[in-house]
Amino acid sequence: MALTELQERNERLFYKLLIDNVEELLPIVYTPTVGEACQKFGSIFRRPQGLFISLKDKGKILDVLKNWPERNIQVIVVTDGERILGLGDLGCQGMGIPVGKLALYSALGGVRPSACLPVTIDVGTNNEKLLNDEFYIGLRQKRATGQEYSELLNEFMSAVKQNYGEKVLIQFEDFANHNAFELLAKYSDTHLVFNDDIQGTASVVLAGLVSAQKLTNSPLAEHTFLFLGAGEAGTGIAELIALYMSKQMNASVEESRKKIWLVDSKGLIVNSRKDSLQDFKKPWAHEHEPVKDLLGAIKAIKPTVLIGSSGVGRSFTKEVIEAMSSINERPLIMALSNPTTQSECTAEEAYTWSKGRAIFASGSPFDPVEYEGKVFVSTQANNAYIFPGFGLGLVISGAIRVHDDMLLAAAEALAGQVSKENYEKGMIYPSFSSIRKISAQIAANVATKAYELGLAGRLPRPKDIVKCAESSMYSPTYRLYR
Ligand SMILES: NC(=O)C1=CN([C@@H]2O[C@H](COP(=O)(O)OP(=O)(O)OC[C@H]3O[C@@H](n4cnc5c(N)ncnc54)[C@H](OP(=O)(O)O)[C@@H]3O)[C@@H](O)[C@H]2O)C=CC1
Ligand SMILES: CC(=O)C(=O)O
Ligand SMILES: [Mg+2]
Repeated sequence: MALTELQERNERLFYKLLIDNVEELLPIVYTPTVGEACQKFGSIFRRPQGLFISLKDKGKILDVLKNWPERNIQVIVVTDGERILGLGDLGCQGMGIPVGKLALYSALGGVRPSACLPVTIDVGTNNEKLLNDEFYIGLRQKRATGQEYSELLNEFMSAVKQNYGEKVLIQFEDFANHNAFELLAKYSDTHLVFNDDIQGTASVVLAGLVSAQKLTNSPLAEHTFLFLGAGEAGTGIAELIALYMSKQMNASVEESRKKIWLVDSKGLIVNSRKDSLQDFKKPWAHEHEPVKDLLGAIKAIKPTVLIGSSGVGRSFTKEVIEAMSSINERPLIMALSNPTTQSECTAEEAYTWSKGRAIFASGSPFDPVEYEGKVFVSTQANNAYIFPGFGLGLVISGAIRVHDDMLLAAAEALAGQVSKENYEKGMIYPSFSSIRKISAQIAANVATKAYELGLAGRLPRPKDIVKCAESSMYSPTYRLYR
């Protein structure tokens, strides 16, 4: 609340504070505190931030957009609030997420604050507690679905393009998976769209896996991956790993997928379940007898990498971590779910139960852990490493579409920033304290890919793209007038 007040009172000072103290303040502006802020949004609400577009604005969304005071928008982060972190449907109160993500776009990625537009689409909520809460700020009705929902979203997407042009980046954030995959597929050929939960998360996890090769001493292609959670994050990551491995090995994506297994709420995803699976799970239905739980799946599949993307807190039990440690000398464990309460395990649990052998990263931050006299520093496997630099890369190249190769390029840039000192502490990501330098590298790789693919609209191509990225970054300093 204090930071929000500061952001409104003196935006430049807010960004100066955030940039200079990023490791301390990230857990407040972002996960886990932003989750709590969304849960309590109605009762801590002071002044509106961002743009709310509700079902009642149908037919006049373009006019609503025109009410926003800034004309030159480069990045929009939009949610409908249905899957806020691992906290479920928070309706309109999900606005904290676009606001928080865009604060990181400016602080971590250097996109000008005035060029950022947070949007929440209010189609109602199915959260009974909120519907009965006198302080709830959104529409008091059940979520609109089907045609009513898609028509509103379609009007929004058309209005954005009409008002801001083709080069505005629309980042979908925290939509429920039954809409997220469809929206991404529907608009990826006509708009500059990016789904952070599917694509940004995939890129950051791939970067961690590439970087971890230095600690496991085995190439990615030799690993076997098991996911707990087969939704946006899980299948998005799985698909990018398969794409990366297929390029490395000169093999087909189908072949690479065979090394990747996923468990959902009904157990291991196997062929005999195929007919009842949602489309995005179908590529992962491999031939295997049914297995009903995670522990059983670990014993059957013998993974080297375990990734939590379930939103279910403490689901990596002692037995799970011990099973991973009995199979692997250095089990690679990522507990991606946010906020901290939903993390599949804590850093302390991962290091203690694996007897200090786990390579661990988590979506929300954990303090360093001391185990048997040694200090283990875990890092955050969070899309916050990727999306600010990724977006900057699209902006500086004037890209008009997002391509999977850009996600690979971003992952490679991030993995390349991990230092010897980081590895010595057990980290598989660089420290957030150098995030602006990292973002410039990511932006340069993404922009370079955009030029290579013929998707860049800003010509001629700059000679030194890293320098171009660095010099384009917003910096909260006061100009010297003499
Ligand atoms: N670290 C990061 O950068 C990111 C982290 N996340 C986090 O990942 C989590 C999931 O997000 P997302 O993928 O979008 O969510 P989804 O709702 O799309 O997917 C959740 C998946 O978890 C499965 N699941 C739920 N409960 C259980 C259970 N008890 N046992 C096994 N599987 C279960 C669901 O199964 P079923 O399909 O059967 O319902 C589903 O496959 C969230 O907590 C989110 O915060 C997300 C994006 C980025
Ligand atoms: C980090 C993020 O995007 C999520 O948890 O949804
Ligand atoms: Mg998200």
